[in-house]
Amino acid sequence: MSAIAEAKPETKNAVLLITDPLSEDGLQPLRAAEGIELDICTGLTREELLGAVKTADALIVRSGTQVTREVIEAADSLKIIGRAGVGVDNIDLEAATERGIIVVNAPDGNTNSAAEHTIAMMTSLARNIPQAHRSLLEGKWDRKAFVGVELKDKTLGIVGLGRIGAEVARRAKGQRMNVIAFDPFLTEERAKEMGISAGTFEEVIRAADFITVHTPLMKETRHLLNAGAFEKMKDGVRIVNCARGGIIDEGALYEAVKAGKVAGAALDVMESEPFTGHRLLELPQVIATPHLGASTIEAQESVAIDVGRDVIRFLSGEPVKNPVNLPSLSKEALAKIEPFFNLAESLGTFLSRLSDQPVTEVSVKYAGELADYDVRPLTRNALKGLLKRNLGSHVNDVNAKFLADSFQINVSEHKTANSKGFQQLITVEAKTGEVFHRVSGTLLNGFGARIVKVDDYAVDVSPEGHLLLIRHKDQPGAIGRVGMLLAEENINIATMQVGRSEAGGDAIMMLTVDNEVQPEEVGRLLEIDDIYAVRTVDL
Ligand SMILES: NC(=O)c1ccc[n+]([C@@H]2O[C@H](COP(=O)([O-])OP(=O)(O)OC[C@H]3O[C@@H](n4cnc5c(N)ncnc54)[C@H](O)[C@@H]3O)[C@@H](O)[C@H]2O)c1
Ligand SMILES: O=C(O)CC[C@@H](O)C(=O)O
Repeated sequence: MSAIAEAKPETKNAVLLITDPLSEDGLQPLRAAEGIELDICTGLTREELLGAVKTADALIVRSGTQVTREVIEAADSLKIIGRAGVGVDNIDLEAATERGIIVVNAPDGNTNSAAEHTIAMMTSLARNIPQAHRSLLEGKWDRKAFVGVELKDKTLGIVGLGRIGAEVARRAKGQRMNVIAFDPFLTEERAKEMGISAGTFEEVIRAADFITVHTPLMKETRHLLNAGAFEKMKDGVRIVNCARGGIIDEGALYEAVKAGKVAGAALDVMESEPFTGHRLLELPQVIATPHLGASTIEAQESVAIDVGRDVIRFLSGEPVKNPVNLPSLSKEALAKIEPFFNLAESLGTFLSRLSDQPVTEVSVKYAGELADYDVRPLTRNALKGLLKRNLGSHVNDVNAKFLADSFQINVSEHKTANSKGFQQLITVEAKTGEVFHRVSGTLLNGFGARIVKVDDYAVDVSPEGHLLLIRHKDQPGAIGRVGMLLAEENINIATMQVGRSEAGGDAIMMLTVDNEVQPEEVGRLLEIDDIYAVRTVDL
């Protein structure tokens, strides 16, 4: 099984540390789950967090906890980090991946709430609602100061038309706004279906009366709205950010509001939070909420349940639904490839025993029906098997590719429909020194997994137990001598396969034996005339 299964707690309860407030209803499935011990401690200082995470097997956070490299490295047994929400910019994904820690999020649960909050912020901005409320509280009855603008017939520019951006678009249309959006994945067809226009980033910011951003915060989106972008916007544009602080350059926004270029801004998020005392809050045209986009009873219950379920799935050895640092697969794709997880890993492990030279290239070939699917998880399993020989249990599905890259192993994946008589075939090939070794395997209907080829020799071996691969010269008596020696060592042969290139040429014996073959026994086998190489593989 994959590393996901290996993570199943065996003797002790898995400790799940929760460091941000989660909905009590959402926590119920976790409280009810067997084998999980909850450790809920919110509002921790950095030092307290470093101490608390040390023994945690799983960690769940919202946006309040910064899961930095330091935190990840302080955790001795952490296997999964769950984010109760969408944005994972508070988690050092690189550090988690390096340590083989899977990160999961809850991407759907707060979409509605964030979209509703965006519309509420845009409407409040258009009608000066927070400013008018404050003025009333100050005992004033000032109607002239708070004349607003209508949303109807205004153009809303949406940057990032993912889950939330698309919901905002639907709602804005309900307000009878014209919507234009930019998203690298937005096609003309989809825009047409949604009754909106698609534009480039520049077209969107030039055309809009209101601009709302809904991208993740990444290198590419940091300061997307900067001084240059503000210059291109309409005079009197209004800006909404209910996505992530950092997408807007706050210094540039401050100047643009002061200069009257931007008529107002509604901000739920800022680059550094909490943002009490921020100078943008001193501007009367700026309204703000303290990161409330996802703060509804419904969203909090939903994200807590979703992330909790994924953590339970993971700790029970099942595939997770919303991985962030692994590709997520459809149910159908997962059902198709999951049965091959073990085989791919075994092929990698087998291959790792065929040479003692460092591996510099790995290629994994998928033939037949498998070629129609996203097979990256299988490639990672093959790499895991291959790297385990030197790196031990430190390698798992999450970090296998990262580790291969860091050892400068060139990994490639190939697909072909031609599976040479098998319904599907996986071949893992590795270059070690100047030599290529390859091993192929398949799943036989009803008969389980089989290794069907080793280098150029056809075999039919179940990839389990103790295997012995002997390369020798094809000549009478070779098989008998090996059999005799193993008998003397009290090693029982369960199965034996032989293959040869040509009569009298190079040949291999593949044996499965009942007990592990020790290095001294390998040494004795190598003393037999015309045996060139003996390899043991324990699967
Ligand atoms: N304020 C809150 O409490 C709150 C709540 C939920 C989500 N969020 C934030 O809202 C944002 C959107 O969440 P979502 O669930 O819609 O995410 P999503 O992944 O569904 O959508 C993000 C979209 O941004 C697009 N994108 C990426 N780079 C882009 C670029 N350079 N220009 C334009 N578009 C780009 C992507 O293609 C994708 O369609 C995230 O930053 C998330 O963290 C905030
Ligand atoms: O934890 C929260 O309340 C905020 C969540 C939100 O920012 C998200 O990205 O999902």
